[in-house]
Amino acid sequence: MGAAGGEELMKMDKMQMASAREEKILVLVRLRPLSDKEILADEVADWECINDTTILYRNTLREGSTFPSAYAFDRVFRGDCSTKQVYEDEAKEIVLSVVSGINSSIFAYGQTSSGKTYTMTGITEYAVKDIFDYIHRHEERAFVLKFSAMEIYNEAIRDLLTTDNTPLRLLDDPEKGVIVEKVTEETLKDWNHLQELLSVCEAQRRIGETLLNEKSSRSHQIIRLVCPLPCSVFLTIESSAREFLGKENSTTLAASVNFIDLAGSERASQSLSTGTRLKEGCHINRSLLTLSTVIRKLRLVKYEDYNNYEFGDIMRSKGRHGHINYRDSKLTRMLQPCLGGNARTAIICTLSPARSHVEQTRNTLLFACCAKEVTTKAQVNVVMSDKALVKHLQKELARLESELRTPAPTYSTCDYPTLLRKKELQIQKMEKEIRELTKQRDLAQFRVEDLLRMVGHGQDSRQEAGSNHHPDHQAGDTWEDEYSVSESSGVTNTQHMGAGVRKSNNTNYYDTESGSDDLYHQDNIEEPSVSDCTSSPLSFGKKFVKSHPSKSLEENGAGVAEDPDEYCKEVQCIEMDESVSNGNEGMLALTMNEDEDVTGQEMISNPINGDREESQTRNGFTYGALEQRFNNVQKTINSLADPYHDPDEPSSLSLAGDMSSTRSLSLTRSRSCRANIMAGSSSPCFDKTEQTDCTPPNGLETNFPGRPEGFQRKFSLFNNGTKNASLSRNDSQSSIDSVRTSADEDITSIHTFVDGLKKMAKTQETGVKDVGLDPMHEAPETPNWPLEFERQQRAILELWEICNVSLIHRTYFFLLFKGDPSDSIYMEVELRRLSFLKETFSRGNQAVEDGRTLTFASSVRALHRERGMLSKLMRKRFSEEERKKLYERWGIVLDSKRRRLQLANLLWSNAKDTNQVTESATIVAKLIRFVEQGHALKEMFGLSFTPPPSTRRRSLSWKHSMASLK
Ligand SMILES: Nc1ncnc2c1ncn2[C@@H]1O[C@H](COP(=O)(O)OP(=O)(O)OP(=O)(O)O)[C@@H](O)[C@H]1O
Repeated sequence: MGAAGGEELMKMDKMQMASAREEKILVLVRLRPLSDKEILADEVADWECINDTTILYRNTLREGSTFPSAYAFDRVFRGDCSTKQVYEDEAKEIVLSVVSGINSSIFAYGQTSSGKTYTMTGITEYAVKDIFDYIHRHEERAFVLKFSAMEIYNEAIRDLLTTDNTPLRLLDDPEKGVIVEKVTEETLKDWNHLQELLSVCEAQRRIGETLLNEKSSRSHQIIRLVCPLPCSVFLTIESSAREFLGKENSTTLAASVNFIDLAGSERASQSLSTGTRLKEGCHINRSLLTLSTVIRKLRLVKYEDYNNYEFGDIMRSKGRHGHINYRDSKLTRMLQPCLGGNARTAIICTLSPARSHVEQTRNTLLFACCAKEVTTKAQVNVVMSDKALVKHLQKELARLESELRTPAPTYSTCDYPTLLRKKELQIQKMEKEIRELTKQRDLAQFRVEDLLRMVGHGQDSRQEAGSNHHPDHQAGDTWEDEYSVSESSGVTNTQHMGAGVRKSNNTNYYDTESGSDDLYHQDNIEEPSVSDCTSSPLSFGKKFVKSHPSKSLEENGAGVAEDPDEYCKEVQCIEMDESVSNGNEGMLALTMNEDEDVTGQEMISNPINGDREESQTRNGFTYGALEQRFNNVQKTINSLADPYHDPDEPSSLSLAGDMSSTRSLSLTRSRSCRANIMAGSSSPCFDKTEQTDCTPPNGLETNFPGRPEGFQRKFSLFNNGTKNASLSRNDSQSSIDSVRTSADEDITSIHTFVDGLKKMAKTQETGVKDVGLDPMHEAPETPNWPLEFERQQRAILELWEICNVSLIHRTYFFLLFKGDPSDSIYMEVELRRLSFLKETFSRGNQAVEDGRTLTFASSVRALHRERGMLSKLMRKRFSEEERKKLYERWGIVLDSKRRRLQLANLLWSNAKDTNQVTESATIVAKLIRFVEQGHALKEMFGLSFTPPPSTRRRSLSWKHSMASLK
């Protein structure tokens, strides 16, 4: 049986349990009338049914008897009651339980000739008739009625439907209980068929009686006493259980109804027999005695008690109330289910009213009284019949055989819709997984990028700078290489520019460098033609507007020709982008728009996404946007160096119209930018510069504070500032061609410096919660700071010379830090790194940065290249006339070398060429970038950045300052 079958059985069990109900055995008493013989013998009827449930003994002669005179039962029937009434009123309901799958039994118990056979014959016939009627009324159900008849004689079971007198054996079946082995089961066709079978049974009984009489000599009555041996008629009804379990189930109901005509219950002593007759009487009484004992004990046993017995155990074991001796007789063994088991049982006790039978009648009533206390628990027997089981197994077998014949391919060929549906579900599931994994991957990627960007931003700059200081670089290395790398640190179109420069004539650099002093070239040599200048990327004016504004930085970089001047073109393209949208004013507006937060309000509106967005904009800041802003500032500042920029054009930028105006136009150092570009006479720094001629303002000599160990690595980059006697800040003849290279290289220095800031901020993070974007407000105040600032400035200036720090870095620093209290941290960082650099070089050691070794010599070379590059660029890009304009704008009188030197000294402590002035624009751009980068780094430190109070002021200040240069 398959799983389905098991499930069905479980379902059946549930149904059985649900339908099981306890009820007591139905005890009926039937009092027959006096027979003709008894009437003739003047028998008196002492028993009378006074109502439907009570029978009364009316023998006044037996007064004083200890026996009760009245007995009550479920139902009592007077002598004039027909068997039909007995059946219809009480037995029928019990009998017909079989059609519902409930076992039932009808007993006839009484003394000899009390009417047992008379009653049971009628009950059986009526029952069978009603069963057939029920079957006919329920043609939707399939019924099978089987009839069998047995006789128990001398504890031998005989089949009454066969002439074979071989005793039948009783077998214990785990499921069905006790079964009679090899008993004949005739399928009952109809009521007439029943009559035929009953006739056969009667004939067999008579044959037995005849044989018995022959064996036991004459006594017919004895035969009668013997003959009515326990004879059971088993009527088994099987029906489909579809109405219970559904049409798809083939499980059937199986139940049986037993019509039991017991032998005469008179005592064996009354059988008068000896020998064989005595033996018969003993067996008869044994069966009835056992039945009586079982009934008597069962009435004392709660159903729960004996119901817990297993079928075999209940006959062997002694329960709480004693042993139930079912096995003491074949009768009780066979009738066990009917006696306190799974059956509805009715016992019809037949009585003879004759006074002469009063003792047997009382015994019968006593038995009846015991029986009425016995409880049974009938339930619907839903079982799978053999036929149903066979059908089920056959069906299962066919299915398995079919699978064997048609293995796997059948599935794909026979059930395409199912297969397709299954595959679609799989696809959907996989797509869902892919989406989820993609989402997780993107999220992880964003986080990694964000982390790298936050942690490695400054590191990237160092790495880029590091490539600029590769140890392989010798004195003869092209400045273009240096330049390109340095530009890559942040200036747009770096790579391209580098490539373009690389194709340029390197000898120019060396020639220029050998010229050593562009001051003399500057006024005399005008290399680039005007036309060249107009096509020059650095040229201002309408040329810029013609460029495509939509070009991205990368596009520009990729599209620029490999010309040495492409760098300028690229820068100009960027400027053009701004010019197209905003004109020249737009250049400022892009970076200095007062309505725009320089620190990146636009960044907020242009988040990346996901966690990246969250991390980068959590303080209203993104680094990508910051880079863009750097570039924008760079472009803006570059525009300041455009000699072709029409000073009269309202939107154009000019630094100054003349020297006087220059002095009057000062880029007042805002607190945020700390840039006071080209301060005029009003600037104390400028004034001081003028006074000291070649000494940077505030260039006081002083000692420097000790450096933290944590800055050692960072400051190694500043080896690019090499010791070079010709580059003394007092040496006005130093080569300015190297300035540009130095400036570019110094981008990395600035990055290194910023790294130092990071370190510093980290170390101070516990003590200084927020250095802020406006350190003026947020940096801790140092007592007597102005004096301390001057002291530090002097120390720094001295160290710059000692360490050959690049010109651009010096300019950056000079322009950035003017003595605000918030500058203290930067000053300290610079001092520490320079002191470290100095110590390193003084020991002859090499500084290592990003795995790249820097020596003192390499620093000198780098500085030399820096100046040479600057000189070269100036000569190539600006004609004399252009330079004149530029100088005029910047307040430099061409014929006034002193002025130029003053300005140069203002920008670089040791440079005095006008090219340096031009270059200052780039420096300023980088300065701005540096400032911005400083903000970024501060942001990365986790210090508060919401919103920077000085941002707007700084923007305004920058805008006003830059506008003042017009
Ligand atoms: N209720 C009755 N109404 C009329 N006659 C009856 C009734 N009961 C029994 N008889 C008659 O009594 C006689 C004896 O009945 P029956 O053979 O059924 O007794 P019994 O109990 O089967 O006896 P035994 O135990 O010897 O078989 C029969 O002739 C029967 O017709």
